[in-house]
Amino acid sequence: MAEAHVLIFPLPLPAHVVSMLKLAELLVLENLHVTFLTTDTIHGRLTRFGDIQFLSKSYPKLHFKTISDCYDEGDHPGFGDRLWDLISSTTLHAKPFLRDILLSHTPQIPKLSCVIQDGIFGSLSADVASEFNVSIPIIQFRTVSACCFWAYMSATNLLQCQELPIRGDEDMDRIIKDIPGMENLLRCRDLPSFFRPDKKGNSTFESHVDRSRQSLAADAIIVNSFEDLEGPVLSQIRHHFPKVYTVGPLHCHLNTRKAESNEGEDIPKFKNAIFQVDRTCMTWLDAQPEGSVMYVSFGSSTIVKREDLTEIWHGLVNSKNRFLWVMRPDIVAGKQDDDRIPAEVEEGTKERGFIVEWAPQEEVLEHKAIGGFLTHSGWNSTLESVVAGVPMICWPYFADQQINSRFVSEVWKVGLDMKDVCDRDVVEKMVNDLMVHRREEFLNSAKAMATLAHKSVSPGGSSYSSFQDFIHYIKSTSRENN
Ligand SMILES: O=c1ccn([C@@H]2O[C@H](COP(=O)(O)OP(=O)(O)O[C@H]3O[C@H](CO)[C@@H](O)[C@H](O)[C@H]3O)[C@@H](O)[C@H]2O)c(=O)[nH]1
Repeated sequence: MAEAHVLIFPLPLPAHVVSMLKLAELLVLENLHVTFLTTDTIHGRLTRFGDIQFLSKSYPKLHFKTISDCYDEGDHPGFGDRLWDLISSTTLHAKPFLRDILLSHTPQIPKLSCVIQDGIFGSLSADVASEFNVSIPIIQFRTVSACCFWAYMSATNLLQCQELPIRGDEDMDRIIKDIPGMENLLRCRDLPSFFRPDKKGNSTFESHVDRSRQSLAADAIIVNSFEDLEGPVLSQIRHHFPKVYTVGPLHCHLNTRKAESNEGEDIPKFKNAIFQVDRTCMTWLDAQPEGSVMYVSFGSSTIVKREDLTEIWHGLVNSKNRFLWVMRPDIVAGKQDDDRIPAEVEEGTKERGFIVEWAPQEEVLEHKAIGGFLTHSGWNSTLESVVAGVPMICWPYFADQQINSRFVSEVWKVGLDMKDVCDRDVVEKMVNDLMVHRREEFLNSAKAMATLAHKSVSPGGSSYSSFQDFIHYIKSTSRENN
């Protein structure tokens, strides 16, 4: 019988690569061959800061392949304006690779059974397959929440009902009525940020909506979420796709599989890191009282204004709570070598704070000293907080973060949403509400959601079963193709 072989192809940005690498690990644990395609820059970082050699050695069926990118590491584009540059340049370099892998196979690695492509590449793999007359399932992986994906999918309808577009002088508290599954839940400000015009009145809204429309041609969709978290939205998405596999939270799914495996002790937990991890914060956390520390991190690519950073800093210090803050060297917009702690917050920071450039976040969130997470509401951070049962304060920056933070506060009720506000008094009040005054309320709902997350990836759980269905689907298509 032919062995299954899957190509996994993420957008070469840290959060996308790391979550799709978790899917790759889950697949090789099922004894599938996986080719993981990324760019030289990302591969270089995974080699330097992660443990990619160890990963390759431990999983002989996991093969890493790279394509070139036209960026120096320091010039690598993140999100914002340059997201579409990154997508275009990666598309250009990926096409010849896709053609070769679709048309050829070596005796050591079986013929490709399917492609799992980051949804942000739209119809890229399908177009290459059709150009070379190759019939193969193309599966799209969505790295964002189901609620964000569904908002993109609903955009055409919202335009028809004249609920969109959002204009420059819009009342951002206007309620959006017509998204099935989330009627009257969202205000304009809760829609994904790409729905908003920028200061010049431009928006990349059409491009994102277009990519979601192109997903409709996919043979299947994989979502990093679980039924108890996003069930009503997932039901809506299922009306539009032949197959929707909800296999998340992926990091929890992977950790659970490794722990349950008979060979558990032989399967190490990999770092998969793209930045230099500073573990000194774990020792600092060990010395803090239970539930006393606010963890602050804005993900891998958020750039904040110096004024906003200062407001958050004052708010944290004034709240008198302990805090652990991830301050990436590139976090501040237009930073001019000003690494000093502002004088007014210096004493409070030294007394109760700890700052690192990059933390082992999954582990930090599971640490008993952590009582809350001030986050930008990136989807991986949100899921990691949900799994750890840690309540959140959300300060969304862009993309899916605006809608994720609305769900955190209004649907799952596991935190507070600071959206579009950055004021030291608000930060102070929210931190104290979350950590002190309403602690029990938030902790109870966060712990209840964490239990559901763990249940979903355990045998019989919804994500566990969906993943098994997915494996069955891949294996059956690889038989048909040979
Ligand atoms: O010190 C740190 C800080 C972060 N992380 C990890 O970095 C990842 C960050 O991912 P995410 O929370 O999704 O944020 P971004 O890096 O900003 O992710 C981008 O990609 C996501 C997936 O598409 C989107 O949800 C976000 O909005 C988008 O900004 C998480 O796994 C964190 O555990 C660390 O390991 N250490």
